[in-house]
Amino acid sequence: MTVMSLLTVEGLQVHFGHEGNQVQALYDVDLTIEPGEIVGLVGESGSGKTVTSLALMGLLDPRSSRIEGRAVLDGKPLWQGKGEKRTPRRDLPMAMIFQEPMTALDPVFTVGYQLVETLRIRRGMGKSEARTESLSLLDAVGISDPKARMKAYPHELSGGMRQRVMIAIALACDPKLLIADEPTTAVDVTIQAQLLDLIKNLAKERGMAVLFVTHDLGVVSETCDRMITMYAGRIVERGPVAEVLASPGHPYTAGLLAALPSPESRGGRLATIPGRVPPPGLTIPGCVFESRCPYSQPECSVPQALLPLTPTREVRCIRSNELDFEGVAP
Ligand SMILES: Nc1ncnc2c1ncn2[C@@H]1O[C@H](COP(=O)(O)OP(=O)(O)OP(=O)(O)O)[C@@H](O)[C@H]1O
Repeated sequence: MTVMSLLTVEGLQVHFGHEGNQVQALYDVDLTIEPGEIVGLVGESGSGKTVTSLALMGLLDPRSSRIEGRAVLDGKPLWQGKGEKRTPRRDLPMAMIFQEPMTALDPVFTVGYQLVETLRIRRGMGKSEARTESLSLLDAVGISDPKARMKAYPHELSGGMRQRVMIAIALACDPKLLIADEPTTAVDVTIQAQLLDLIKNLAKERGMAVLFVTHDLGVVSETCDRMITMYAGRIVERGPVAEVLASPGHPYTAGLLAALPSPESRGGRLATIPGRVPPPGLTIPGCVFESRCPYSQPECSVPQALLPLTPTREVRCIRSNELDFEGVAP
């Protein structure tokens, strides 16, 4: 018997713009997420992480974007209809949290109103049941005195508290999959550590899977079970976090890892990967990382496939077997 993954995505492609002036932002992205698993989606700015998460959430405008491929959550397709008629399903057990909580919170309504409404719409609860559940959700995300906080407007809360409220609203949808797009990037390190712990614990307690979008490998190492590295709209490496970080298989993952601040480098200059992510739409005949790769050879000028490196790891680099990158201990 094959056990079905919670999320299966096959051949996801996203184009922006209109006929004659289209750019491709995602190329054949395949991924699966198992129930309760925390998967990190990593890469520099512009690598396609946000487009992937917005496509999955059905938040890309069908008038200016074209999606191809198949995505199924809990046995149901993520979107219906084709072309401009594409609509996301609203009844799926998934929710998203963002870097900026005010993206998700409405400034003119109290925290309590927003929670209660979400529970009524998404879970069909009556007013009093929704109120009780709202209090328990605020408690679950570590907000003290939930009764008083129900009456607060978002601007009356601290940044960290707003993040917690946004997480409570996401949980109100009872998600089996939470998409977290850089939720801790804009907060200081203490709050970041608290929020990462909270997300990890909630995932564990609820058996909720998380797709954790971040450019920060430190966050991935703290939080995720598995990681997927994206570059120029393609997956270039994936595997268990401990394995990938101990010995990265793709020169790009190795470059991101070398750019990670270590206790020794703190205060000093950080290593960076020279060059930048190619703009979407640029036709790249060979390996997408070739122009920035210090290890490129003539054989890299042909397209590279995502191939197994170990039984649990896949890498899009023809040289991954011969290269030996320095990793970090988990
Ligand atoms: N609506 C859009 N129209 C045209 N191009 C877009 C649109 N949204 C994203 N892109 C392009 O798609 C590429 C991938 O962007 P994406 O936001 O997914 O990157 P990212 O890895 O999430 O980076 P960041 O961390 O900065 O959000 C970028 O080059 C971006 O300019």
